Amino acid sequence: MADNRAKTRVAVAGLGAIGTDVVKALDQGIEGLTLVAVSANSPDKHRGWVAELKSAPKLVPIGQLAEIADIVVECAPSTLVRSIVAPVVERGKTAVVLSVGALLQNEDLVDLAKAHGGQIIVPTGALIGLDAVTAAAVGTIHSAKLVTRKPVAGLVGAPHLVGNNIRIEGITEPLRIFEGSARDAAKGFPANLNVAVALSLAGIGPDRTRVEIWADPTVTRNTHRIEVDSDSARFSMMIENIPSENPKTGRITALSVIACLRKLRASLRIGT
Ligand SMILES: NC(=O)C1=CN([C@@H]2O[C@H](COP(=O)(O)OP(=O)(O)OC[C@H]3O[C@@H](n4cnc5c(N)ncnc54)[C@H](O)[C@@H]3O)[C@@H](O)[C@H]2O)C=CC1
Ligand SMILES: O=C([O-])CC(=O)C(=O)O
Repeated sequence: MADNRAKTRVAVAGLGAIGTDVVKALDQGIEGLTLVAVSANSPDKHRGWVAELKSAPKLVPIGQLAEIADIVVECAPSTLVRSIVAPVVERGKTAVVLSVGALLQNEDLVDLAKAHGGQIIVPTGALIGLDAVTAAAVGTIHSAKLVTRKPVAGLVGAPHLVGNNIRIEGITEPLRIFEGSARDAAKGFPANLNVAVALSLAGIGPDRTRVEIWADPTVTRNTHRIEVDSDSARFSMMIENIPSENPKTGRITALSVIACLRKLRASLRIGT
């Protein structure tokens, strides 16, 4: 029997490490979804390969995405989150947000979504275990902690390092460069610590979630360990992410977005 249900229209904002893989997966086909538009900072750089996609999405400025699509996937620099997400949720549509850290400076976006029947979806991204954290949060979480270790290349240039004159180039031993709340981690490492904010939003919030960050010349992978203690379970989990062509971003991040999109309309849905 033919399936005549309309496909949900998806757009992708930002064609970097994450966006490019998500676009290619959508073009190959995800149940119930169709790719209709993409946005890039330098459209001319991307016109060639985008035109060759089967789905032939429009290449448009981010301001046009909310009109064209039902779901907009934000894979752009964190400074653009507001301009991408606000017009989407204002129309009662869905925004998938990767630059999660920026949600802390734009908390009213959630209220905006609520007022208009829109939705903001944060995929597990580079992290592990948000299914268990959201489940534990239905009960009471006593504590949640993230310990992140990254190679130097995944951290250089972070505002916390620049602002405090912390030099990590050339270190030969692991160096703890930050200890504090997820909120402060997001301010000091806006392009590196989205995972801390995702953990905090799943669990006990950005002020109670504790974060340690290590610049570690002995690791080649972006490594995140979460430790949660709650009235239903105690758990610790670790993920060692192979960096993508963007050393700050683990390869699994794009795969997590693709898995999240597959779940939206899948006939069988596994996990919380
Ligand atoms: N939630 C999570 O677990 C993770 C989140 N992230 C975050 O996701 C976001 C995307 O990450 P990546 O793909 O690795 O970054 P990237 O730097 O590789 O890609 C971002 C792309 O956005 C483009 N862009 C800039 N201005 C634009 C504009 N006005 N219109 C359209 N495109 C524009 C850039 O040219 C670039 O191609 C970042 O904010 C990053 O911090 C990254 C890794 C994990
Ligand atoms: O937290 C992030 O934004 C990215 C990250 O650590 C990773 O990809 O492992």
